[in-house]
Amino acid sequence: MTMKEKVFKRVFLVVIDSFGVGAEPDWAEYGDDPSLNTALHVIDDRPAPSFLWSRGLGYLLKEEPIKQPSVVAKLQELSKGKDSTTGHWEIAGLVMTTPFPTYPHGFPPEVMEEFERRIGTKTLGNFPASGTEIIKQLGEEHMRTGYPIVYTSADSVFQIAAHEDVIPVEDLYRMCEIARELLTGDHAVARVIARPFAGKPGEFYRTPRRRDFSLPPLGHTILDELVEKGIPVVAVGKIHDLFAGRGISQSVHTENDAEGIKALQELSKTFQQRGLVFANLVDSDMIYGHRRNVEGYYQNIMMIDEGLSLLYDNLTNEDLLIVTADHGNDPTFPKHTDHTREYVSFIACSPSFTEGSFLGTLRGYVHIAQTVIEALGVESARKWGRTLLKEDV
Ligand SMILES: O=P(O)(O)O[C@H]1O[C@H](CO)[C@@H](O)[C@H]1O
Ligand SMILES: [Mn+2]
Ligand SMILES: [Mn+2]
Repeated sequence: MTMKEKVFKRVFLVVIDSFGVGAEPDWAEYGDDPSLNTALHVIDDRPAPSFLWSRGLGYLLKEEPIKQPSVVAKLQELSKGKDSTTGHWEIAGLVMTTPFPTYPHGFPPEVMEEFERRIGTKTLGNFPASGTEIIKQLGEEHMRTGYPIVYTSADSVFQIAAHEDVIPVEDLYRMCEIARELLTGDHAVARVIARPFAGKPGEFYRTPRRRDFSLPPLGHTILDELVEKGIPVVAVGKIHDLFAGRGISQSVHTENDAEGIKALQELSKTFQQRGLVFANLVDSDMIYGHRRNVEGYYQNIMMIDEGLSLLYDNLTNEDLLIVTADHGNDPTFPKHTDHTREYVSFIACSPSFTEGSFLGTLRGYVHIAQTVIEALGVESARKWGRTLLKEDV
C-alpha cells in the first residue's frame, strides 16, 4: 500500500514560525531580496537537523536525497502578505487576496486620537520599529510618563509595549482589546499584539506574556469545517490567537518552543481521538528571526528537530505528521528586521509511509488544508486545494 490512499486517525500539523526555504518570485513587492533563504542561512555549514533533513529539508535546500519515507513539496503563498495571520489562514484554506492594511508611517490621527481617548492616556511612538529597539529608545520615557508605547512593522500589526510595573499586564490586555475594537473597516489590522516587558533602563527584557489579538478569519477554514463536523481541533501555542479561538476545540497555551514540543509529545500519548493537533512554534521568529540572531535560530531549530524526532517515535501507522512554516524571517538579512517573503516546506511523514517523494513547487499553502481534510477522511463540500497525498490529482 502506498501512502496515497490512506486515511489517518490523527494529523499533527506543526508550523515552525518563519522557517522559510527561499525567496518567492514576488520578493521585490515586500522589500526583500532574491538571495533570501531562512532555513539555508540558519543551517549554513553547521550540522543539519537530521530528522527534518532526511525527510526532505535536505532536498529542498541542497537537493540531497530524501533518505526517510516522506512526501515533500515547496509551497508558494497565494495570499498578499508575509505575516503570521495571513500564512496560517492560508494553511487552513483561506486565501487573503487583498492585503491587510499596513502603516509604514504610523497610524493616522483619527485612529490614535480615538485610541488615546478610549484608554484615557497619551501614547508614545506610533512608528514602525523593532520591538526590542523601541523599548530601548522609549522605555525610560514610558516609565516616567506612564504612556504605553505603540508601534508597528511591515506587517499589519498594532503593537502596544508596556513595562509590567507601569501598566499591569491585565491592563495592557484591556488596552489591546480596546484597540482591537476600534481597528475595523479600512483600519482592520490583522493583529493587535500585547508586548509586556520588565527590567531596568538599559536592561529591559520582554516577558513571555505576549498575546495576539487577531481578527477572526475573514472566511471559512478547515478548522471551522472540522469542528462543525465534530472532529476535534487541538491548538498548541499561538494557533488559538491567530484564529481568534474560532474552529478550535481545545487550546494548549505554551510560553516557549520547548513547552510547545513537550505539549506535542504529551498529546501524542494522551490525545487518542480522530482529529487535528495544530501547533505553532514561535521562538524561531520572535526571539531569533526578528533579532537577526542566526546562532540562536539554529540552536532553536536543532531543539525542535530533536523534539519532532521523539514525537515521531510515539506515532503509529494511523498518524500523519506535517511540518511547514508560514513565511520567512532570514536572520542574515541586514536591510530590515521584518519577515521575508519566502516559499515554505511541506514535509509529511508517517510510520505507514514506505517511500520518499518530492512533488515539486506548488502554488498555494491551501494544499495543506486539502491534505489534512482528506487525511482525516472528511467528505468536504469544498475543494480547498489539491491533496498532496495522492499522485493522480
Ligand atoms: O519586533 P517585534 O516586536 O518582535 O515584532 C515583530 O513581531 C510581529 C509579529 O510577528 C512582526 O510584525 C514584527 O513587528
Ligand atoms: Mn509567523
Ligand atoms: Mn514575526
